Amino acid sequence: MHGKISQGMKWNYYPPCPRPDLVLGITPHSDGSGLTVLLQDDETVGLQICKDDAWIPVQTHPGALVINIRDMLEVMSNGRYKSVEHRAVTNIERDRISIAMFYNPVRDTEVGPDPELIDELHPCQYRRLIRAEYIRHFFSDKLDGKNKIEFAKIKS
Ligand SMILES: O=C(O)CCC(=O)C(=O)O
Ligand SMILES: [Fe+2]
Repeated sequence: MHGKISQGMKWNYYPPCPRPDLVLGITPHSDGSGLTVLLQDDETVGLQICKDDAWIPVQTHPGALVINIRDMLEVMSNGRYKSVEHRAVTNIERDRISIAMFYNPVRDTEVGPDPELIDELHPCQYRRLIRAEYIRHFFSDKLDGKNKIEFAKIKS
């Protein structure tokens, strides 16, 4: 990302839950930002990423940060990088905290695929949009997996 960047922070607290089989901490989604840096609880595994239709737990390592590609980077890279679908599960015995730092192009930035990443083999897959437009769309209704990025995709 280049140009002006805005930064946001979100603390997540997941209390112990008697029915982790029925209750998720956060439902499946991809983040609408550019890049997320996540500090996970050292002791309780809760974050899972979706790969090949399976949910894979992200193990904790004390002091380690999880760096995640998000929707805006998928658009800017013309799909070379894919934002990751993820969710957080609950735990029957333990509570869990995670702290997410979101890095975004500022609201009035026009975001689109880098022209250097568009060629005959890699046709343009995403339209150009204003970051604020994407934020409005992102929060307009329920997050459901990677449903929000469809807004930016050029339909063939
Ligand atoms: O708690 C986690 O590990 C995930 C948090 C998350 O996905 C979010 O805040 O967007
Ligand atoms: Fe997230």
